[in-house]
Amino acid sequence: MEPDTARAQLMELRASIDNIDAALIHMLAERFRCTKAVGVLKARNDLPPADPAREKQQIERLRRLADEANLDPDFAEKFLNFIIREVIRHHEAIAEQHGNGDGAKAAT
Ligand SMILES: C=C(O[C@@H]1C=C(C(=O)O)C=C[C@H]1O)C(=O)O
Repeated sequence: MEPDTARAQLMELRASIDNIDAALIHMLAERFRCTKAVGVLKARNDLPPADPAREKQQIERLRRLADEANLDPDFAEKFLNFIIREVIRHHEAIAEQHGNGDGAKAAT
């Protein structure tokens, strides 16, 4: 392949990667907007920050979707767990702000 052709292909692929990364950031921001609202709802109703049963369902579903999309299910699970850990940290902080941090944590 000519160096100029390779360079042009690389630039085109990188332009798509940049678009995908931007979409990921916007999707994550929207997800965290929703999960923060869930955190407030939980704090107001004395519900625990984490819900392991719900997480189990999500992991099973995302592993299945990843498999169908030719994405490594182990990677999908690690990625989701990474995000969920951050969400739970937010929920604990929101619970603390509502003055029910310890109670909510004890219930998990
Ligand atoms: C958002 C929630 O809170 C936590 C975070 C989750 C998530 O980020 O998907 C899922 C379950 C909970 O551990 C929820 O309960 O729905």
